[in-house]
Amino acid sequence: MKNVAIIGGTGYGAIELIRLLHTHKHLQVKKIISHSQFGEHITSVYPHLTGFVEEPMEEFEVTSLIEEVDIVFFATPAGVAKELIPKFADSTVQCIDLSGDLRLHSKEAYEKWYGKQAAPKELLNQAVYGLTEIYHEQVKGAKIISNPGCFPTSALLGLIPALENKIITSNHIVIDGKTAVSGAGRTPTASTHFSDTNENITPYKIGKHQHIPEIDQVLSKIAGDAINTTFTTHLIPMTRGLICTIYAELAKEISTEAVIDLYRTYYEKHRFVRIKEIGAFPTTKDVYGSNYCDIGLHVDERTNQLIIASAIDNLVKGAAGQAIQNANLMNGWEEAEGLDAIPIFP
Ligand SMILES: NC(=O)C1=CN([C@@H]2O[C@H](COP(=O)(O)OP(=O)(O)OC[C@H]3O[C@@H](n4cnc5c(N)ncnc54)[C@H](OP(=O)(O)O)[C@@H]3O)[C@@H](O)[C@H]2O)C=CC1
Ligand SMILES: CC(=O)N[C@@H](CCC(=O)OP(=O)(O)O)C(=O)O
Repeated sequence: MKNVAIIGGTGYGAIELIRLLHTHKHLQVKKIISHSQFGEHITSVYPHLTGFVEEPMEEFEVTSLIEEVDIVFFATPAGVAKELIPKFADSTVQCIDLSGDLRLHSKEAYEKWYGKQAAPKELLNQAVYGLTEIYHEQVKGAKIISNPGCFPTSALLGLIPALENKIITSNHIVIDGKTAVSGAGRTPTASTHFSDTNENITPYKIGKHQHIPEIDQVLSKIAGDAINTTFTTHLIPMTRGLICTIYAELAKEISTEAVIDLYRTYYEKHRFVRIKEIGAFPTTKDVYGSNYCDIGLHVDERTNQLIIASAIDNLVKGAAGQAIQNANLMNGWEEAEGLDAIPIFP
């Protein structure tokens, strides 16, 4: 068994890691680190964990972490992991960051979109972008993983097969994203208050979402050309789930059947991406509580657009699940270890 520490103990990402790691064959949660509630037991915040966690939460202390754990998951807000990961530089500890700290190659881009000082260039260069299905081989050899954002996971898995195979142009890609409220984390705000979100759909961060440069960075690299997508986000009254509906100009005449075949071939070795049959589209409930990304496709001959719908659970494939998937690959274990659960339905 390898030992895990989770930083950001009282957050949603942390408790999703605890839930998923509970059945993992090779990993056990040894330390839960909380900067605000160290010394307390996590069940004082989350009673549903009663009986599953023994030790109280601890304060961050790098020496004991290096001595006692093999993998550290950072489930912390942007700005934290970039300060803490360098402390593990001289150790063998593997670091997996769920925040956006190490996702953007350009320091200027991070500073612009996150409004914080960027990580040092050496750290950015060391981190492997853990969009597992796409960067499988790079993840296997990584020591530091930058786990993708939830929207980029859904949008990129939906777009990359078509872009890489030149079925679509890079002209004007529109990504219309919708997310559940747990995407905003545990701390309530005025805009995540029940009476604001219930029976309401709210566009937010229009033109300034931090996932815009992340999506554009990956697509531009794949296309070999600068891509500027239009990406919008909407908060919807659900606890979990995220879906992107994507519109992209077709580069050639092609049928929906042929696009579906191409996507199925592209992802044939990747069981967590499921391509819907013709005429079928994913819903967020199809993937609820699971590490799946379900994708539906339609060639709209009338407008010459490929329409892609890509659904994930923001806390699983969008965060903790993909982080564990990456840990599995980094350690040579079965990729689905700890992630084998059937989605929860209804
Ligand atoms: N929620 C989601 O769907 C997704 C989240 N992410 C990213 O994953 C990370 C964690 O998200 P999530 O768990 O939802 O967020 P939460 O806000 O629920 O939890 C983050 C936790 O980090 C800790 N924390 C807060 N501020 C600091 C600080 N200054 N220094 C150290 N620790 C701090 C707190 O725990 P404590 O006080 O116990 O230390 C807090 O509960 C974020 O970067 C988020 O953007 C990525 C994809 C999806
Ligand atoms: C509802 C809501 O606010 N969702 C968050 C989800 C993104 C996130 O978790 O941030 P990272 O970039 O660190 O992955 C958002 O749209 O900003």
